[in-house]
Amino acid sequence: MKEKNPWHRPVTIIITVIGVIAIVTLVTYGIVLDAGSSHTSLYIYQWPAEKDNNTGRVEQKHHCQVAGKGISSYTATPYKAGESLISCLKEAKENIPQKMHPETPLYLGATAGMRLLKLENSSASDEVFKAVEKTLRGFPFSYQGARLLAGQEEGAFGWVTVNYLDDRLTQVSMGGFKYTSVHGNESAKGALDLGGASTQISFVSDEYNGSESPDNAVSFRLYGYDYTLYTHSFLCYGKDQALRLALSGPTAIMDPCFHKGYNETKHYAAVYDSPCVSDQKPQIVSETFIHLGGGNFTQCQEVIKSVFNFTSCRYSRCSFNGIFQPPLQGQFGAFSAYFFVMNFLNLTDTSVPLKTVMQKLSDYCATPWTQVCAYFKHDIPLKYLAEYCFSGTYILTLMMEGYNFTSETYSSIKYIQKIKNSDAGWTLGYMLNLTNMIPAEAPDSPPLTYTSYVSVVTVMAILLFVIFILILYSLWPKCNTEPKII
Ligand SMILES: Nc1ccn([C@@H]2O[C@H](COP(=O)(O)OP(=O)(O)OP(=O)(O)O)[C@@H](O)[C@H]2O)c(=O)n1
Repeated sequence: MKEKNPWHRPVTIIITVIGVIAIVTLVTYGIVLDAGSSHTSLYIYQWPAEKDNNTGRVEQKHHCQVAGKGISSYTATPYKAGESLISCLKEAKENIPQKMHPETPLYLGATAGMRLLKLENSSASDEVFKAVEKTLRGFPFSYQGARLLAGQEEGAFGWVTVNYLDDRLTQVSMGGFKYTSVHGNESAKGALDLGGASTQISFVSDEYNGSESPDNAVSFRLYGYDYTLYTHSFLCYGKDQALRLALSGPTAIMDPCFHKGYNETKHYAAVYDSPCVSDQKPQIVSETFIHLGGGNFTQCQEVIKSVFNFTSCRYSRCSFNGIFQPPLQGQFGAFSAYFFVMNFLNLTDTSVPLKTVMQKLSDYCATPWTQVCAYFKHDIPLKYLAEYCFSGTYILTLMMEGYNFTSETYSSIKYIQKIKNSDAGWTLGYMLNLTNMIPAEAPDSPPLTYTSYVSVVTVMAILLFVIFILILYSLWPKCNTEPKII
């Protein structure tokens, strides 16, 4: 029998362990919780840790959806807001190597649900934040704070995420020359974000330098290029709050935005217990009303138009509610509820003429509720299902009437959920900013993706292994030489 080389096993084990440790320890992680109005999501990001200048490519490693509603719904029992996060944080512990936990930054950003709660009841919002903070501090990560994001930040970081993932920001210098074919205003993509309680529009325009309506300007210097971004967040114009606005009008009972045959008894509180509509609460004796569907797209459009105010504008041009907006420019990525809704309606293809899109939506709205239920009720929660006619109509009305897209410019919008496996949303841009991952000046080399980084480290480990074996091999005959008997 051939004798096994006694060196093989220990050498292989040592090399493997060194290789694995090298790969694992040279990856950095970050966690961001998006505490939205309708729900909370946890995202884990990872990037190569080897670079001195922090230019490694950040990628989404894991996503966990917190069960239940958003943290702003726990005002009666704030501790439950904290408890709701535990299972996703446990998942995060499992998805990040234990030795990296203490140096993994953990952020929580709350958006429009908490903005509304703060307006309504500031001490209740403080209690929710305290409970959430207590839970987050109980985990072994590097807790960096739980805070309320301003609408402008939400818009701007969503824009950063989309452009970063799309490689639209990088300007790589090669041998002293700047490779500038893709950067700056010409290539930047606008971001349209539709949440439950607010909606954001962010883009760069050659006609906007921040002098008109400076509140809408956010300036960045990224990879050696200056951007002045136009951004606005409309509180109460996320799709759940917009539905309340639409329902609070005189058409509350026979609602053209719900399918014919839809018939639900609802509490007035479900419409009016929000600062977006509380001043419109009617003087009624009854606690409930019957919500009846009419299934009429054209009438639904009219109801939705009535939630926008187009009458006053003190600037050179406005979107709605007297808010300045420069002329639209370039491509746009529309994400969050824009994608959920249009994807359900099978209307994400914006190369289809707008007229056809509207006709299809009109046909869907006219479909009787019994038929919609029979077809989808096993796959889609009934609450979502009931609202897609409204939501689709709201999206098109917001874009066309509110933001001034036209049937020609509609095709510049792309409905997106993910870009290169990372979700579109504000969280990645937020973390990139707080960890200084986007340098102000252009790096000398292009950012390395996590996958290519692991490949480089693996190839280097294999090379080292081969060199090590060659050295051993060259020494081998000497060790094996039989003592010569003279
Ligand atoms: N399959 C799905 C999933 C979600 N939604 C809707 O999409 C919205 C949630 O979008 P999201 O960006 O997650 O909003 P939040 O972060 O909760 O809200 P906000 O940013 O306004 O705080 C909600 O209205 C929800 O009803 C949907 O219509 N279909």
